[in-house]
Amino acid sequence: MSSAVSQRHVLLRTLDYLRPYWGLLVVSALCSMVVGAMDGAFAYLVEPVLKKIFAGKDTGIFLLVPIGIIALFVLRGICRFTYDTTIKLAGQKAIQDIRNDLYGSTIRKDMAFYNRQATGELMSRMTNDIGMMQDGMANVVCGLFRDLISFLSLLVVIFYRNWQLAILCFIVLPVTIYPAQLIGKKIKNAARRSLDVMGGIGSILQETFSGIKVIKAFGLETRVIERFRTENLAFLNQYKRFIKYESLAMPVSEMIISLGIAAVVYLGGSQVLSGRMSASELFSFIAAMIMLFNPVKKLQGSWNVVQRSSGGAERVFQLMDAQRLIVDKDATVELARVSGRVELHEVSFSYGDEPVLQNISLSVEPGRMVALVGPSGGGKSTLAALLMRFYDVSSGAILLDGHDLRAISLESLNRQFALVDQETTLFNDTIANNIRYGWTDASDAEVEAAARAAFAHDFILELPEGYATNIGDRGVRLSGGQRQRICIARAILKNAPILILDEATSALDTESEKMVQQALDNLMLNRTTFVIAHRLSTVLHADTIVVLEKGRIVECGSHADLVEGSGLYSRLHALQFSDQPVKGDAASA
Ligand SMILES: Nc1ncnc2c1ncn2[C@@H]1O[C@H](COP(=O)(O)OP(=O)(O)OP(=O)(O)O)[C@@H](O)[C@H]1O
Repeated sequence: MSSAVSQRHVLLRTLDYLRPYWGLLVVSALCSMVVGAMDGAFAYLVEPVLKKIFAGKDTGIFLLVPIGIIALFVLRGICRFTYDTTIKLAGQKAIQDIRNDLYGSTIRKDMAFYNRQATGELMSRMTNDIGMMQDGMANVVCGLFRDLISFLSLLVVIFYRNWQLAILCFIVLPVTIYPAQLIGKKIKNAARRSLDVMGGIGSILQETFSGIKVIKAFGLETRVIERFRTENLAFLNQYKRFIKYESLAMPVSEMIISLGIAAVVYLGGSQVLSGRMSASELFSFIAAMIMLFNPVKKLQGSWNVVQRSSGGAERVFQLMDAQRLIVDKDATVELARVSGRVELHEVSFSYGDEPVLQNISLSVEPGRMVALVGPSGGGKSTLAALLMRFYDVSSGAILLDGHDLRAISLESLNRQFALVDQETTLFNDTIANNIRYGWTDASDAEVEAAARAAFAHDFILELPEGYATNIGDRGVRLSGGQRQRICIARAILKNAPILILDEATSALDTESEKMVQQALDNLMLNRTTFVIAHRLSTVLHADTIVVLEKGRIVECGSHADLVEGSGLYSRLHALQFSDQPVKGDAASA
């Protein structure tokens, strides 16, 4: 797509968001017509007023003029107020819709997308880029109607007064357009680049605020401040270009316009001196012409703002349109609750070029517990991610109750899984609502029952407002074990037939681990469960233990079978259950 086409496409797409608010636009357009037409009326009236008062000595009109001026300005004021409020409201509503669409489409993107995008960059697009679009929407849509109408009405006046001089003005106008276009393009590029840098600043903010503990623990404050300063300076440098081009636009067009004014004053003056035009006509012409350049300048200014905001709009729509690889396209199966039979047939997968899983075949009966163990980087979490269809397999197939995952609608697939991992993601909301994230319609009694089963009820009651206590940003007021039990309650409430526990107890001390393990035992009842664990003690009673190494299943069986053998599992077991110091990769299993 050429840049002109893409620019037009971005503009039309932005304006399309205004369509639902056409009622407000019509009111605003009508009022702006009145305001714009009045500019022409004022310029036109200069001539008769001057002639009647000064040449004709008409005292009646002398008294009427001030009253007329006040009346016209009151009318103009009312129209302008209505025009401004309605158009700004329409623009704001459209921006709100764009923001909703952007958030909606971003949150639905698949995990592969989130692997590529820094969180801070995404946040920056939601705020800064849309903010820039908002400027454009307010400025352009607001100014466009009024300035166009004002321009047209003044045009009529200058042509009516003296068409030869009017043509002269028109020779000057196109001359101003070329530099305006050139500067507009520079502004757009500078805006895009400064938004890119702002995205980088967003990333730093997100990383450093969410990793503040590590920064403090390692005393990295000076280093991150330095990194922030560097990025912030890069932003300033980009922004300087932007300031330069934007500030250049007006003086350049004014200088060119002054040529037109000088020519008109010279030629018009000589026509007055030679008696071919009256002085009042020339005044009326000059008034209209000076007033005419005002909307022209404003339209040019609006053009620059369009350029700037289309830099933001391009990035916003680019994000909105980013392709999802995981889609419902071929989904024909709408699953009710599955029994929980999971089969993997020759599954291979890679994130990029390197294979991460190779030829994995596995069959799990409903209600069974499968442990995934093995050295770090062996592919355990990746396998769990494939089960939930965070990614599609590169080859082979995963079946759930006999259905290929790719044939199942994403929503119904999602209902079959509950995930508890070590991240214990909690939201800035009440305890009850955090548990309800698993099932938003749950009653208070159901929330409490889930909390009891997760061994969370007692500590929740000790909190200042019980279930209504707001746990604060990222659950900082709760211990690791307490947070984990809330996540387990959430999973219990979701009541999904398949459960994935990814290192759910690894971050806990022995005391909390015991409690959380009891909660997990409740959660695992009658569900097919996949447990990823480094500590083998937590998976001894699994029905099947799958040992993954370098993306392949190297062993598979019960603890009793595997521990007797001489394979990787028995070596890992010996390492973990002996007093020997733990070394190397295998030790992390
Ligand atoms: N999002 C990703 N993008 C690219 N490569 C990835 C991604 N996630 C994991 N990998 C790579 O895939 C391989 C398997 O990683 P995975 O996290 O599945 O292993 P794991 O067995 O769960 O490891 P650990 O026990 O350390 O959690 C590793 O080499 C890892 O670097």
